[in-house]
Amino acid sequence: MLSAEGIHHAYGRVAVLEDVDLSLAAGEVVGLGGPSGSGKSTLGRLLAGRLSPSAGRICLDGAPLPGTAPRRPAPVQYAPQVPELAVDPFWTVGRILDNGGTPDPLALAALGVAPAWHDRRPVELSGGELARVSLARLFHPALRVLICDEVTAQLDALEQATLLDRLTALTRNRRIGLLIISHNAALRARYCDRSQVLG
Ligand SMILES: Nc1ncnc2c1ncn2[C@@H]1O[C@H](COP(=O)(O)OP(=O)(O)OP(=O)(O)O)[C@@H](O)[C@H]1O
Repeated sequence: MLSAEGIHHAYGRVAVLEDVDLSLAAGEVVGLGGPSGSGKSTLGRLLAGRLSPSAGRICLDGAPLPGTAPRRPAPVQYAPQVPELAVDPFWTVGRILDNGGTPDPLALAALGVAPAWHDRRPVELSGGELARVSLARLFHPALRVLICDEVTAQLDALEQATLLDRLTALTRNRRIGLLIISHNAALRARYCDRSQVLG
C-alpha cells in the first residue's frame, strides 16, 4: 500500500537519510526505531508528504502521494509527539474534531473520546485525553495510513498501554496501516508486527 524506495534526505548539506526503504501494508502495524537524530521524524514527515525527499520515490498504491488540498483530508496523516503543536489552543474539542471533515463517531468511541469533552479547550484535558483527541481527529473516511511519532512518549505507562491498545485495534479493524515511531524497543515489540531501525 505505502512504499518508500531509495529515500535520501538532506537538510542543506547535511544528509539525514540515505537509501532508506520502508513499506506498510493495509492493516499492518510497523515500528520505526533508531537513536535520537537518526531521522525517524524526518522519514515520518516524508511519508506523509509534509516534506519532499532529496531523492527516492514514495507511493500509495503504486502512485505518487496525492498533493494536499484545502479541506480535503489527506490519506496519509502524521501525528506529532506533542499534541499541543497539532491543535489550536483556543479551539474547543468539538471544533478540533470537526476540522477537515465530520469526525467518525465509531473512531471517537474506539479511542475513548468522551462527548463531555466537546466544549472544553485543550488545556482543560489531561495529556492522555488530548492525545486521544488529536489522533481521533485524523480518522476520516479516506484515511489509509497513520504515522504516529512518539505520540505516547509523554504519557504514563497505563495511559500509554490504553491508548496503544485502542489505537492498534482500531487501525487493524479498519485496515489502516499504522507506523509507530518510537525509540522504545519493548513498546515496538509489543504492538508492532515488525520493526525497522534507522541509524
Ligand atoms: N528542519 C530542519 N532543518 C535542519 N535540520 C533538521 C531539521 N529537522 C531535523 N533536522 C536535523 O535532522 C536530524 C534528524 O532529525 P529527526 O528529528 O528526523 O530525528 P529523530 O530520529 O526523529 O530524533 P528524535 O528521536 O530525537 O526525535 C537531526 O540532526 C536534526 O537536528
